[in-house]
Amino acid sequence: MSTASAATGFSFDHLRQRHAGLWQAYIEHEFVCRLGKASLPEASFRHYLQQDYRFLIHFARAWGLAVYKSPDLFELRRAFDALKAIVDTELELHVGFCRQWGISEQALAELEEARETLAYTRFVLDCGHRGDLLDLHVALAPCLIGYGEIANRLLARSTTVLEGNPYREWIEMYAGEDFQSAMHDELAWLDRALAGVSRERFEQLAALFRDATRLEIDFWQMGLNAA
Ligand SMILES: Cc1ncc(CO)c(N)n1
Repeated sequence: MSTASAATGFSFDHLRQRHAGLWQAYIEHEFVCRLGKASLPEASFRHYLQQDYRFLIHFARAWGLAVYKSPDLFELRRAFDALKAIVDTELELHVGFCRQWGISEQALAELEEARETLAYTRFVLDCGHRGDLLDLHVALAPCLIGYGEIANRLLARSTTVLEGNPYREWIEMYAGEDFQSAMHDELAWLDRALAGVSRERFEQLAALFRDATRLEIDFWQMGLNAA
């Protein structure tokens, strides 16, 4: 585990650079690009939205696990706030969003979980069960940081269509203040925690980051395949 003497000053950027190709494949996935250009088939988005409801429930559970794994009051509050934000804000927004797309809460509750959703969410929970709070945060990093980055990049690029884009609200939700500030808090948390880890520990964490990123790619691909 980490020792001050072996500290090498790692940060989240080192994780991203360690798996730069995969990270690129995730944040520039065809699903995302077509969403930005309003050319994503609606069936793809609908399938994604439904599975993402399931994802968010397990995501909330993962933050519940972070509550349990918190060694002090500071961490406990932080994980508790994240859990509350997902349950009260992100899931509420998501259910409302699904309603606009003609998907009722009843239909969401009865939904069969796709393999991609199963694989990703249980992987994150397993990282948390086996490891410590840092393992769990690293497994969760592609979710929080990836989506924030994806939305920012979409908004920054000239080929993105906003006018009349049925996916505009989705982009604006993740580019919005609430999500962006959660992303920045998480980046700061990771940078602080990673600064003290040894190279060996970094490599262990980078392997979790790699697998979580691969599973995010599969999640997008699942959406594309539904059309
Ligand atoms: C699959 C997935 N990853 C990340 C997020 C961001 O919360 C989400 N809603 N869904």
